Amino acid sequence: MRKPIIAGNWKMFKTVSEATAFFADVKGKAEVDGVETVICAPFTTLPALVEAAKGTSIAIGAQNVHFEDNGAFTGEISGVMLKDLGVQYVIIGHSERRAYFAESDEIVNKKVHAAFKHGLTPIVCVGEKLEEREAEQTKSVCKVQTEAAFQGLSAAQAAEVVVAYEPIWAIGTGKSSTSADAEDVIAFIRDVIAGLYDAATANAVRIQYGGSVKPNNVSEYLGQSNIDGALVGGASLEPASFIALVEGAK
Ligand SMILES: O=C(CO)COP(=O)(O)O
Repeated sequence: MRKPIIAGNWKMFKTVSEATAFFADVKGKAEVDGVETVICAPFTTLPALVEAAKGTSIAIGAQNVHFEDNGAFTGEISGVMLKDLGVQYVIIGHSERRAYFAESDEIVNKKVHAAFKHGLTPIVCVGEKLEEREAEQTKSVCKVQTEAAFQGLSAAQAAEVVVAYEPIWAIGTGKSSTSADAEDVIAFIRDVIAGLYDAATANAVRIQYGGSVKPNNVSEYLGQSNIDGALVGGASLEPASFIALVEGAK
């Protein structure tokens, strides 16, 4: 059985004091039996959050990682550094990184390998743009992105990947995909992974939906047989809302 996973993606929000105040508010409450809770926070807040999360069941994640271990890459953070902090997860290939920071499928794949090299669990984002959806290219886009992200991974590694299907037109717009639509695409992504490996591996991979997930719609997504969690932006920023998201995943 796949354990549901709710991950907050704070994006470029929260100072250290805001992050620690948030954590104090959700501690104990965003910890629910049978649900995995992850907070993916800005780099600057990670040391304080990892410290605050000690002894809790909440895992801390980063939102990006460089694919090299170290070197002349001004402004970048490596897997070595994240592992050293005690970070457990890392978001890779978020559509905002693909769109604003020119992350290609090849770079995404290198980052996925870097995550595994350093014992970090990658949350790999895939998803189509509005014009791709309108041109009925949703599945072909997701197939290309998924196959590229998994390239060179062993079946054992593949089974550990968390995939987040985030249709770009649904991010921060309030326009969420219907749960049936999301289920259809996510089942397709699972088939793509089965094609790369086998059914057992594909059935082990957790696939989240992301894009305007809120406390009032999270259980509808999680009720779909192939949807194993949610990657949440805006609604993960307020403690009460974040707790309700985790509760809704039970
Ligand atoms: O991009 C997202 C999570 O990674 C989704 O953001 P919203 O939940 O704000 O739509």
